[in-house]
Amino acid sequence: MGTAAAFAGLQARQLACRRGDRLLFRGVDFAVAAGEALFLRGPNGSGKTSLLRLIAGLLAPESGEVLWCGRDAHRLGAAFRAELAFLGHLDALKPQLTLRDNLAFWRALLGGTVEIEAVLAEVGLAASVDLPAQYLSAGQRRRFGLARLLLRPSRLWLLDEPTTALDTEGQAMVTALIGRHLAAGGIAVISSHDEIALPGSVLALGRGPKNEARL
Ligand SMILES: Nc1ncnc2c1ncn2[C@@H]1O[C@H](COP(=O)(O)OP(=O)(O)OP(=O)(O)O)[C@@H](O)[C@H]1O
Repeated sequence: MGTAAAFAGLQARQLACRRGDRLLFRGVDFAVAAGEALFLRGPNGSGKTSLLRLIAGLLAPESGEVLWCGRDAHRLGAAFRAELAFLGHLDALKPQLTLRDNLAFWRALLGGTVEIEAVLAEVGLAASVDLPAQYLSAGQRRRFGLARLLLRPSRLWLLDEPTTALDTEGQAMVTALIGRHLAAGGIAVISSHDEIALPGSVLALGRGPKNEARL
């Protein structure tokens, strides 16, 4: 008999996370397949960012494991990191450089081949390509962060509050970008206080008894 095919996606098994002396959550289980989204919900401080960082391997779990296509993600190391793109709260912009030069820097670092101006246009920054990054508004900074996601194909998007500071049109743009990523077989784990009009499972943090998360 052959072995069962590995689950083609992202899984968590009995994940627990500690920050300082506080156990933020424990018993987190989920499975997100290709083409699916998982929404992380919960009040401020419930551990949504921590869970995203834990999936990305930027934080070690107290216990439990993250699996990518059936294998321990953190043992996969660079091979797993090559599959993911992380949109965090830091915008990683060099203030004196123009948006074009900032994004070109990231493209060189990530090894992408896309056209910089086309990507900036896609996130609504076409008029600002020559503007030094220090002059960007909060929403424009968020848009730049989204542009970084598009520099190279990544199967797994980890998105921390992707719609923060965005206007209505920007929020619709985020929904469309994520929708396109999912339609192409990508996976997205999204922390958000806003409603994002896409189908997906919801993981509620910080509400269950004894910090146990509910899917
Ligand atoms: N290095 C650290 N040491 C101790 N506690 C920390 C550390 N980093 C974060 N925390 C705490 O962990 C908790 C969870 O933070 P986290 O950012 O994961 O929450 P969140 O659900 O993303 O919140 P928000 O909705 O406000 O973005 C917070 O109480 C935070 O203060």
